[in-house]
Amino acid sequence: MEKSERTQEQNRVNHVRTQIKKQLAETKAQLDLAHKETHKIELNYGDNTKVNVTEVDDQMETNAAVQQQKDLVASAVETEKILQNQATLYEALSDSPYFGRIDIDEEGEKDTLYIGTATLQDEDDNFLIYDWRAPISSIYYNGTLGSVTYDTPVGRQQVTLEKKRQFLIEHGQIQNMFDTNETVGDEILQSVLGQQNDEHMRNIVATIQKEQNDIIRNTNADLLVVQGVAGSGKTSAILQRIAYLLYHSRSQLNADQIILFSPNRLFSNYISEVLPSLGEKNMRQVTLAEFLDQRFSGLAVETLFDRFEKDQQSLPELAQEIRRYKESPDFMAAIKTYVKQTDERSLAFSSVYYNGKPFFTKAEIQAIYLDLPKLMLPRDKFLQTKNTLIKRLKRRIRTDARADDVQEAVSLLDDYQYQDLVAGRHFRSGDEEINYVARALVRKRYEVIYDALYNDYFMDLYAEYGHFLATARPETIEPSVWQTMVTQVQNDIEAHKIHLEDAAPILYLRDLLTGSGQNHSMQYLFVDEMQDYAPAQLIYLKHAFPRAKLTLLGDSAQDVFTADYNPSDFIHTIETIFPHDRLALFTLLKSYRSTKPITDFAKAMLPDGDQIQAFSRDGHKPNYYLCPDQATATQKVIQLASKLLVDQPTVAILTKTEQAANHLFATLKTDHDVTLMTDRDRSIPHGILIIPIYLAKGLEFDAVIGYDISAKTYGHSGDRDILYTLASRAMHNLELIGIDVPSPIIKTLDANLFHWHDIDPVTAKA
Ligand SMILES: Nc1ncnc2c1ncn2[C@@H]1O[C@H](COP(=O)(O)OP(=O)(O)OP(=O)(O)O)[C@@H](O)[C@H]1O
Repeated sequence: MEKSERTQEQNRVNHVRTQIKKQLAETKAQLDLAHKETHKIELNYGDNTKVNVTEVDDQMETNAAVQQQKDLVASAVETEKILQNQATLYEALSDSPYFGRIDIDEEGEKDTLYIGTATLQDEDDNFLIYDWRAPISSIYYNGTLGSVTYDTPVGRQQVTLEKKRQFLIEHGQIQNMFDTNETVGDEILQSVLGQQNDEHMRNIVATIQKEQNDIIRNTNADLLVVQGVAGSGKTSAILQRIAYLLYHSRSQLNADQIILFSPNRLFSNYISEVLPSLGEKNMRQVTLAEFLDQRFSGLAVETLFDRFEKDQQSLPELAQEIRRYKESPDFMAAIKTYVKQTDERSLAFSSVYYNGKPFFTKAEIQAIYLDLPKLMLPRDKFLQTKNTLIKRLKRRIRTDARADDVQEAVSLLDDYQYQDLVAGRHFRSGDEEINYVARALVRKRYEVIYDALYNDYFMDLYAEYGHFLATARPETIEPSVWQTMVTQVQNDIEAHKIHLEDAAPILYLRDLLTGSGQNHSMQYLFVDEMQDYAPAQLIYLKHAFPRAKLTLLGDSAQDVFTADYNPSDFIHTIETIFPHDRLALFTLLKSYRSTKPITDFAKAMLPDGDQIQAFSRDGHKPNYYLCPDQATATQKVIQLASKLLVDQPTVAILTKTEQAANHLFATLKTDHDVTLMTDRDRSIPHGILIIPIYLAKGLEFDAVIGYDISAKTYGHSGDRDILYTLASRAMHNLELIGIDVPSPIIKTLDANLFHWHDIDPVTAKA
């Protein structure tokens, strides 16, 4: 490219930066003013609350004034926040204003557009930068030179794309620029991918690939499913997709109506900066364990991690069969059928107690329920029963309020307590006021009962589940085996424990019986690492967020948790569990995370790994070190980690289980600076880390050392998925350590893909 052209482009960058700086200065001045305003209102707020509160009229006035002040503060704080975000955005733009340029010809009218992370206009409303999500920007990601189309709110438009230019701009200086005919050329991608890992994931808007762009910009599907190989940008694509959806539905959608199920808390933190870097608020994030915990308050729900650790000890064939069944669509369908049949019988109710005595007896509740028309839907019958109980409670409150002891309690209230009860109310007579206070006192007394009714505690959900289980045995399982399982489930519930395989079915049963548990406001539900979700869990999530459009992403080859006993053909499963949804299925086969030698090594472990394409980034071949014993292996691991740490900020030693991680940590911690990561950790520090592989799901590290890749640990064919997941976490370096007998998975790999080293104890010490 000609030098003068580069100079011209740099001049334009300088011009745009001057504009950005000007607008930044204005925003900062406004921010300063807004901050002063907030401070003033807050001071005022304090003064306004010091009003006489003893007279009822004053009290009401004070409440209104306080509310008004609160609203003023909230609105001032909001204005400040918006300005602050804008300032942050301008600062980022000033560093790197844009990354792309397209020259188009629209029916003879030529135009040059520059594309960046946000829109920027000058005083005359000329667009200096187009947001990457603007309709016209899609040409940059999708189009090759020539005639191209793009979708706009008023229909499809056609233009001629005459030039596409990519920029790498840092600190306001063009580092690199290319003209390209490809979607986004490899050269810029090379340099982005070659960088070192950050504590947080970065946005990829400058280098989105065509196949990723299709996922990001899809707005038609009700159910969007992405099967993508490790490192193919699934997580990146959904985060940019969220930013895209927020931009395009600004008036109908806010970030609180989007929920992402993420694999673990480390991951939640790892991705938390992507949306803010694009000027958007983060969506809600939750792990499956957190979601279940919230819904089973007071009970300990087994996590996927706990279960995996236990499975490593023993998982008999029969237990596998029962689990597969309880996690299947058939089992959820059986619950639906069971609930429909409740017209013939009562539900399992529990008495509601007050001060140790039944306030509503089980028999009374049952009688209300059975009195309702048989053909009524179960959830409506339940709701009616609940309403009747609440009405009876209210009646009882009115009666009790007239009792002498309550009247006496009213007369004993001090001024402060009294005012607290009547705050903001106006009464026509003294009697009315006293009656009100008496009822308020009794209402407080019976709060526990109201809570029990409100939270549906008068239904014995677990007894119901027991009844259901008794009807649900599949023919392939012996009655005695099934009965043992049912008893076990009930004993565990007595001990406040719930097995993961029972969690979604119990919630589903509860919701169908009571009509509760659904969130109708959520508009989008994203599930990352969907291969970790059982069909029953996905069915429950769809039920829990009935209006949400679903985006599911996963990789059947990274089935860490169930590969041993469950064939993971999740695309087929998804088609069967959501037969009525408009499905869009995308497959991503190109892997961007790792160097080519690492991807080639990792994919060789998979039976159909050939289809995986490695992005062409050079690097070292992985190494496999076979150590004669554990002592040598621990010496080797620390020797390697320390060496890698010279060039890489983070080295992750990945073990198969938590137990193995604990053990290795205990051996190394006295003499070395190592960090053990657990499922309670929320962020990833630099240095040498020891992590069980399932906690590293979705994450990436500059260097990975796989520990104990031996026959004993990775001996089954199902372990292939775990080893593949482990290897594909590495960006630049991958080292594997075996102990005694090498894993057969490694032994069968083509020797050209890695270097094999037989270590003797002396070498390791050296
Ligand atoms: N178009 C792209 N431009 C730049 N970097 C990219 C692009 N696509 C993916 N990457 C990078 O590749 C790495 C892997 O991406 P990501 O974590 O989104 O993949 P994934 O499919 O979710 O991986 P996994 O299933 O293995 O967890 C990240 O560092 C990401 O930034």
